[in-house]
Order: sequence, then C-alpha cells, then structure tokens
Amino acid sequence: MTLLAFHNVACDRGGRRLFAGLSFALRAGEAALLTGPNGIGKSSLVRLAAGLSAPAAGRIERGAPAALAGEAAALDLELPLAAALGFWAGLDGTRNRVEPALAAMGIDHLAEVPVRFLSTGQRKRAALARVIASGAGLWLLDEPANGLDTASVAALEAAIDGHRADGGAVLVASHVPVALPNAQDLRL
Ligand SMILES: Nc1ncnc2c1ncn2[C@@H]1O[C@H](COP(=O)(O)OP(=O)(O)OP(=O)(O)O)[C@@H](O)[C@H]1O
Repeated sequence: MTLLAFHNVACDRGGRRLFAGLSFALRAGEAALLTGPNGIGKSSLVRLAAGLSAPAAGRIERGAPAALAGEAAALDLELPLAAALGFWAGLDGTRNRVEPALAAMGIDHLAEVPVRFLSTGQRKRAALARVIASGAGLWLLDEPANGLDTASVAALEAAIDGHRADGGAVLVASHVPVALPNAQDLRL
C-alpha cells in the first residue's frame, strides 16, 4: 500500500521555483530521509506532503492520514502535557495512545506539568509524542532531532522503527543524522 506519492511535483515559494520534477513513493514500512542545504525547500516539501500547501505542478497522493511534527509543537501552553496531548488524541480518537507515546519519548514523568514549563528539548519530545499518539499511518517529521539529547534521538529512532514495523511510513527532513534503516535518500 502506498502511503505517500509525489508525481512530478514542482514547488514554488514567494514566486520562486524551489524544485521541480520530483517523484517518489513511500509504501507501508518505508522511510525517506530528506536532506539538502538551508533554504533549498525541505520544509516546503514536508508541507506539501502534509497537504498544507499545493504543488505548483504535478500531483501528490496520500494513502493514509498524516501527522506532522514541524517547527511549532502545536500544544496548548497552559495545559498539563498529558491534557495538551489528549486534546489532539481526542480529535483523532486515540486517547489510549497518549500514555504510551509519553513513555516512548521518555516524558511520562512530565504528564502533569504545564507545557509552558517544558524545556526546548522536552517540547520537541512532546511534539513527537503527539505524532506517535496520533495513530496516523504517515509521519512527516521536519528536523525532529533538533534540540534532542542522544537518548531522545535513540528513542525517536526506536519509535520510527516500531511505526514502520506496524506498516506505517515516515518522511524525515534532517540536518542531523537520524538512523533510518534502508531509507530512501531524497536530496534536494
Ligand atoms: N511563506 C513564504 N513566502 C515566501 N518564501 C518562503 C516562504 N516560506 C519559505 N520561503 C522560502 O522558500 C525557501 C525554502 O524554504 P524552506 O523552509 O522550505 O527551506 P529548508 O530547506 O527547509 O531550509 P532549512 O534547512 O533552513 O530549514 C527559502 O528560500 C525560504 O526563504
């Protein structure tokens, strides 16, 4: 089953063409690592994959719901962490996944701490826990290792491995090495 496919996609931003003719597909269990210099268009590609913007040319297919972890954590700063994640999980119908997601990212001890008190790395881990708890088949992770300590990068890698083993697919844009066994290499 194909979870994400780009067919001859072009992307324009601010009236400038960032890339064109891009085709790739992610099937169940697959991953792609997206790399390239600053400003080349990695985040723009991830936004296209999420359906947050439209391609200038070509076609994008999604075969499963997508969950995006980008620059902002998109969590209510005033709520305790578990409740902030629970808000999204409630919309996704996956409240039972919040606790295991917190544990997967090693932040279960912070469940009752308001999001505004979390450190940069803890917020990043919380944003990743939100994706893990979403139940979405397609994970779109834009610089997921930014601000993470070594143990948290390992936790992220383990979560990705588990998601792929469950038939999910993952697109990761990263400047920092993230171990993604047998991943497609997408270089912009
Ligand atoms: N809303 C926007 N309007 C106009 N130009 C934009 C907009 N968003 C991004 N751009 C431009 O599009 C280009 C690609 O940006 P993008 O964020 O996709 O790059 P990136 O490869 O993810 O970079 P980095 O490695 O620095 O995160 C940049 O030149 C950026 O200035």
